[in-house]
Amino acid sequence: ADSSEMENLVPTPVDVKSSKADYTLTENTVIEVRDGEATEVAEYLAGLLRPSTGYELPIVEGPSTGPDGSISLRLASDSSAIQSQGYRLQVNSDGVQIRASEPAGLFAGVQTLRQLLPPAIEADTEQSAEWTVSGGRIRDYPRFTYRGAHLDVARHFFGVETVKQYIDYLAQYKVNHLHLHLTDDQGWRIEIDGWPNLTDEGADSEVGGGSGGYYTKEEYAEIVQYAQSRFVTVIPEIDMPGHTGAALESYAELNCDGEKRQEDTGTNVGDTSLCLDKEVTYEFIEDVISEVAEMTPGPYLHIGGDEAHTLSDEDYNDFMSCAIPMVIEQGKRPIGWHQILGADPPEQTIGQFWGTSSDAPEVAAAAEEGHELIMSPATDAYLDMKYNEDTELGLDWAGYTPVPDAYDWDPAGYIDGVDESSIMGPETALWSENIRTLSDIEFMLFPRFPGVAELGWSPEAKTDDWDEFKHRLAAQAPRWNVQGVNYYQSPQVPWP
Ligand SMILES: CC1=[NH+][C@H]2[C@@H](O1)O[C@H](CO)[C@@H](O)[C@@H]2O
Repeated sequence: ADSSEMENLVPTPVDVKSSKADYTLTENTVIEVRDGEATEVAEYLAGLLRPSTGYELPIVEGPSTGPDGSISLRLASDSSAIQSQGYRLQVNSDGVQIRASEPAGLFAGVQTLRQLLPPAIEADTEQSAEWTVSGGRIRDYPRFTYRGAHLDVARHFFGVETVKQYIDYLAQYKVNHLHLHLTDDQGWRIEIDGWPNLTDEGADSEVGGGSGGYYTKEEYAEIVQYAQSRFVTVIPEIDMPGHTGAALESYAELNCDGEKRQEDTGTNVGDTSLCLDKEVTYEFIEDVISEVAEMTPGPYLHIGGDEAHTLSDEDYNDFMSCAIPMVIEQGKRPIGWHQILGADPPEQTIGQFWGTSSDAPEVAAAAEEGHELIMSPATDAYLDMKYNEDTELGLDWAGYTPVPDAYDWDPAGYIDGVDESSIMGPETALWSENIRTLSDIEFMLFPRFPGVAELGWSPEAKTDDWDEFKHRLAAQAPRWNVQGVNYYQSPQVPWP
């Protein structure tokens, strides 16, 4: 195979040594596991390779490498040798070996193996190709343990199948957290038993007046399970006290004037808030937080906190001093958009930075006090920003984000005075004011998303050169073509 496959990986690994010892899969190739734990990843790998190769690729308990070699997945016994979420991958003429200290590392190695095979591997029907894996060895592990991608399912609702495809794109580029923005002015998208009107009334529309929708608890569980099988942690966001129009439309008592709010199919922000003077408001958020926590196995719960413009800082801070302890009581770590840090919350509260300037002294001060940050600067990581003035889809309040800009930043260096130790990692955001379909999602995500995924995974020293990266990014296109991804063919990328 063209050894450039080893040189073209996205995210680029810590250490790559290509060689001429390629391995070619045949119908006799087996997938070999030694530990029960590796079987789940083996099944996933088989699911990737069987359709396009047409090979049986049986999963066998090793040690057994059939006559034509094997793809061997193994959890290293001396797990200390391989960093968390990391892996070692070796390709030689008798097969492929992937080693890791935990299943998540094997899964990351499988995503790399995927890119060492010809693009036709992505087809879901049998292709006649030579299934040759580039020879060499790779040592790899992530710079940040947290790599996230946000999806706004409130402005426009996206069903379970679309969310699963979104999760598959995250996995393909080693992103391991999915932040679902479940509630806003235009829709409430998650069933809450104690407050049924939230979805009976608050879910039946969306921006532009479409039919909206919501996830039943079973559907949410299906999303969580699917994400877990791709080593992706789901982070639900219930935005409060602002961006609560759908709740205010569903329950009159949540409004200070006792009147239900009108259904909102527009895109204004900042003009709604729960009624902080009413006891029922705190009963409401407590019920919601506990039900959402109960259906979320991951360690985080996001309570938004952005753009509560109708409230004074003091009222906002008082609200947060009630809401945040409720999240902690449920055994979850609270996350909020970075304004939440102004409420001087408990130290374990995480701020998600969505600013547009490196000059953010209050965020830097909060980091100094021990708060961790998720980095989503709107100038670089907001993939709802248009590429340029000709882009139909998306918004432009933070300016345009052409492909190079989504790559040309550093999650640890963005905010002046913040140390890398305070940064959990980058997270892309995709707000859906005018993003309606999976095809729209793909157009905004690709080709910018893989670049941010690389910033989260690869060593800093290997992610500071757009002129080097753009060639590796371009080399991903043949895979996207086979996958049918509707990507923006930016003139700034040297497509093959
Ligand atoms: C955290 C945050 N609050 C606002 C802001 O980001 O911009 C988004 C559009 O880019 C918008 O949808 C969202 O409601």
